[in-house]
Amino acid sequence: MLMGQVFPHLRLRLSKPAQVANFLSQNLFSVLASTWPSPRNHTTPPVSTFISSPFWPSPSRFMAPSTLPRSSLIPSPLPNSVKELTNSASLRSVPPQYATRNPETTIDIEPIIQEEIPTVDFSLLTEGTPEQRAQVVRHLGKACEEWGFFMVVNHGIPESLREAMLDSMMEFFDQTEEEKGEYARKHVMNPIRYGTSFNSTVEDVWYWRDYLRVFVHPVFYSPAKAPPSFREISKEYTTSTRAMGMELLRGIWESLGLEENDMTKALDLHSCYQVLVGNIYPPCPQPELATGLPAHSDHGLLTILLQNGVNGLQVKHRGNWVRVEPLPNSFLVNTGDHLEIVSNGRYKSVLHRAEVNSQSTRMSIVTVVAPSLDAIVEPASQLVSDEHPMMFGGMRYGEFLERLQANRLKEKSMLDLLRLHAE
Ligand SMILES: O=C(O)CCC(=O)C(=O)O
Ligand SMILES: [Fe+2]
Repeated sequence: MLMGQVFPHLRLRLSKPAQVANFLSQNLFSVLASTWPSPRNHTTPPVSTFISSPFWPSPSRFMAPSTLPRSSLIPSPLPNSVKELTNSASLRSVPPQYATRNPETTIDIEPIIQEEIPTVDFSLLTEGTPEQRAQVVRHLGKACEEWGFFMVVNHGIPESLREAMLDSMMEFFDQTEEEKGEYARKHVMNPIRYGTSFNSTVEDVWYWRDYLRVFVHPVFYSPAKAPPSFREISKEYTTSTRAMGMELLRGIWESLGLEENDMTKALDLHSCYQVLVGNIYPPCPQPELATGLPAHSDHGLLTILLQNGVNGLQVKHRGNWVRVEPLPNSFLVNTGDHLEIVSNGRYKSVLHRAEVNSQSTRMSIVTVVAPSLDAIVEPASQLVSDEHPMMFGGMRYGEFLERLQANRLKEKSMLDLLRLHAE
């Protein structure tokens, strides 16, 4: 391919081959991003054309050592993470590999609005009078039914523990790529996994997000390559958030008219699966071109989220995207696919997404409380009737999780596979 065809404007300013090579080696990210529209723009060559270009290594070549001869026209391999990419000096544009959006073609047709999100006073669930508890249970049920999303206040988890968890997670990400690489490119069900995007091995274009995923229950794991306090802090943090999640579930079962003992047994909640996920979204030079995480639902029963004071989460509510601005000291909680299954579609898992910004690194710490990996989950029989037919087929939770993680993240695609009737 001729240089002038790919970079027509270069002909005007750079004439000598050596100048062109030098310019490209220094500015390749900016040139590709600004000259080549996003791979999602169907008026441009498809992704396969991009990644077979001699100017840009394919993701699979990036995952394995490159066998191509190096020249000054071939950029060094793509970074292992967004953090590594943004640490490199003078990144002024989003490389095509991370350009998930083209603002000219992807006009957001769904408005983004500000709306008050329900708040649940946790202390009234555990220490309130029977009347107060009954009222909170009703409110919790309404929040699950109408929003699938709420803020929990007065939860009793010390601010110092939340801060320590955020600091420890940031220290994990601050390690070298070699240290973190110990957990990279692992099978999706590996108990400790580090990476970029959601599933970079199957995605053509990547999300502006790095993550660490650690299984913490029923068996507790912790990365050995981490700050020394990570183990102790994550153990305490996940134990307290699991207890909070279980108490919320107790209230949710009550709001659905289900017996706690039946649910604990059906979902084998003593061996519940819990995962701790750290997400970082470094500052992005062109936030309008990148996505932190696309619209998706979470797989478990409940997701409990803490962030580092930088906003970016949006939830879908009645067809609009709502920007989430959590109250100080609160936890954000959302309903997952398995609550939708168990409740036979009454409490739907909520769609949410993460946006990025150009100013500061955003970090979120997510913990998901879910059925046991071996539980076969189906709608609670008490919620199935002639009027409310069975909405979902059953599946072993571990299988659902593995299939979800092995594919691309897209709205509620995994749950939709189990749906027996259109909504
Ligand atoms: O970072 C966020 O706010 C959202 C993270 C998220 O949705 C997830 O990890 O599933
Ligand atoms: Fe999520």
